[in-house]
Amino acid sequence: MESLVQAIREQGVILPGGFLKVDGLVNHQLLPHLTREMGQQFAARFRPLAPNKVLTIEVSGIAPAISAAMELGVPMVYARKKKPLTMKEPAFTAQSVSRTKGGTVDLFISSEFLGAGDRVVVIDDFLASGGTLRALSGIIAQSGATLLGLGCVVEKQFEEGRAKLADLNVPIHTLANIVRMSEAEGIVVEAGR
Ligand SMILES: O=P(O)(O)OC[C@H]1O[C@H](OP(=O)(O)OP(=O)(O)O)[C@H](O)[C@@H]1O
Ligand SMILES: O=c1[nH]c(=O)c2nc[nH]c2[nH]1
Repeated sequence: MESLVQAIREQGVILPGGFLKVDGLVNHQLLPHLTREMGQQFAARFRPLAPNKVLTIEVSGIAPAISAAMELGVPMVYARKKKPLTMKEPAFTAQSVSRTKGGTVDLFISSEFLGAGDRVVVIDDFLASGGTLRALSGIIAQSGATLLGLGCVVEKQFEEGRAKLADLNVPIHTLANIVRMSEAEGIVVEAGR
């Protein structure tokens, strides 16, 4: 997605520890035209698989996921990181590591909104180590739903998450790919794959 690659080149900031700050377009401020195009791009890739649900995880996955769900005309469900009292039992759960806040987090999705018969595409903001998508795939397996594909806005190729998720045997689509980044070279970013 050329507009996203351009925006990352203009606004991306390299932080210590291999983190990329794109708060101005993905993780804090959201830009309507870019977010809409993300949804269109994901929808074009996943529509042939006929999903009936888009799944994501709070908080930064919500914007690209709802954008894709609006294009596909299906509901979007997000995993919550704290179980609210409104959530009906049983809930499906898994653990993941919060990369930007540290620590382990529990993820919860109610059995009201995910179950056998659902055909699910997962959308998130970052594909780094793949741990978060792995956790969500565990929740999908618990529910009996079918995982059709994974989509992320930004892939950090150098964390090798794509390879680690290969055993899931589903297509993985990303919109921008960070090949590498360093103070010397800057952010080497290309179109997603
Ligand atoms: O592939 P991984 O190594 O799992 O990294 C990707 C995950 O890390 C971030 O979550 P985080 O909880 O840090 O941030 P958020 O609250 O902004 O969604 C991001 O939103 C992805 O969900
Ligand atoms: O804003 C972010 N920048 C990153 O580099 C990253 N990796 C995982 N999750 C991330 N979120």
